[in-house]
Amino acid sequence: MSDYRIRVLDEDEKRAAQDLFLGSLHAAPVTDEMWEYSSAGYPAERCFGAFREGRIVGSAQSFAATMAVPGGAVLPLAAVSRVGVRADHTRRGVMTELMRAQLRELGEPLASLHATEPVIYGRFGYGVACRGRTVEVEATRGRAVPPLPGDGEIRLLETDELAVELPKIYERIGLHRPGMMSRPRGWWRMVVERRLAQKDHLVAAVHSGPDGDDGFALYEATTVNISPDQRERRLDVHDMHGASLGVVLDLWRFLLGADLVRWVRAWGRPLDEHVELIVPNRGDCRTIELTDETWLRLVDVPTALAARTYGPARPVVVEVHDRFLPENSGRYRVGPDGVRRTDASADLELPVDSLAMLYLGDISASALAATGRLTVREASALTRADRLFTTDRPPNSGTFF
Ligand SMILES: CC(=O)SCCNC(=O)CCNC(=O)[C@H](O)C(C)(C)COP(=O)(O)OP(=O)(O)OC[C@H]1O[C@@H](n2cnc3c(N)ncnc32)[C@H](O)[C@@H]1OP(=O)(O)O
Repeated sequence: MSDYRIRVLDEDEKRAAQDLFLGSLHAAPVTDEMWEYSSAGYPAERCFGAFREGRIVGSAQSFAATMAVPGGAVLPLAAVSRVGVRADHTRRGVMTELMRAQLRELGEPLASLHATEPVIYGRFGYGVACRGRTVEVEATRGRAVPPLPGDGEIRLLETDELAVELPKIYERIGLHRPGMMSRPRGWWRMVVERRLAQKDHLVAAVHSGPDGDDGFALYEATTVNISPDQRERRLDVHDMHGASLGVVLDLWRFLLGADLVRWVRAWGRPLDEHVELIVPNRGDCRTIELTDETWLRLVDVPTALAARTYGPARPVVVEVHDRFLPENSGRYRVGPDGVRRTDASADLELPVDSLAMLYLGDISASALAATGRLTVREASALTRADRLFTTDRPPNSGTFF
């Protein structure tokens, strides 16, 4: 690794870094047209490059966002992506040094990413903190769909309204679930405006309740060949959020009632979004896949632990081990009255990647113990930890980056 220099990129080096990342994914370099959109999201001062003999051979980028944690607080977040090392420079520690620079220098207490492969990020202290399910539902096509239960109404946006209205509605909905994150302007440009520029036929349905717009579904029709002479239409839902579960289920009802559609499919849906309970036959709803959604890194463990709330139980002393950022290592007394460092003996011990799995409420302390990811020093502490770390709703990010 000694031949490599890690530093922040200059603005005019960003495109080479993007091409390098795309190349690491075996994809073609970015076109001029797409660069106009994909350059927007990742500011140069947050992009790290690894250089050898003056040439970029690796990069790791991020944008600044915020994430909701249990109890409703919102913490600064580094949304990490575009991690890639040129194929002729892999496995000699380049990514490790990029990760180190990124986690040390950015300053946010949380970092999050979507992983191409699950084996990569645990060593840097990331753990899977949100999961989602891919759901496919047979459309009801004229069969009785229970009507919208509330006062809600649904309208379709004009295409030229999408990039303006959806960010406003997303902001209005707010970060009401652990794991939800803010979306800077650049995110909308990279994701929605870019697709519109590609002439993808995106359609947005907006739900309005008594207080105004409170949810949306962004979707696209696709044709599925089910045999050489039979084709069916499916609606693919790319993005769907609502101020409440009821609003999202109303959006599902709307999509399922669409004419000329055989299925509706959505990715990364929260685990408590029980679509099977609103269709006439629950067998029409299939979970195709349960996926790891976002990986989380508690970069500043004391700040992160102190920011969330805890359920009613006597405190536990948790010893955290963090090899990559050793200043986080130590014992923390965690209770409903807050969190502080302590010299008391540990009830439970776990590595920082396991803490990330526990933190937003996706996995219980008992499950971590049963799978060997948490060591129990004081048996009665495990039930207390389950109560302390439990959350009302399963975490979900709902934002791909
Ligand atoms: C958030 C995102 O952007 S996800 C996208 C990630 N990027 C990709 O998948 C693109 C293709 N892959 C790559 O560009 C590179 O292989 C990277 C970025 C995954 C890894 O870069 P490298 O510089 O090779 O990683 P580095 O040498 O620092 O490896 C550190 C450790 O991780 C291990 N490792 C790295 N990548 C992998 C992998 N894909 N599978 C298994 N182990 C891996 C290494 O073996 C090494 O292990 P060790 O510490 O026990 O020796």
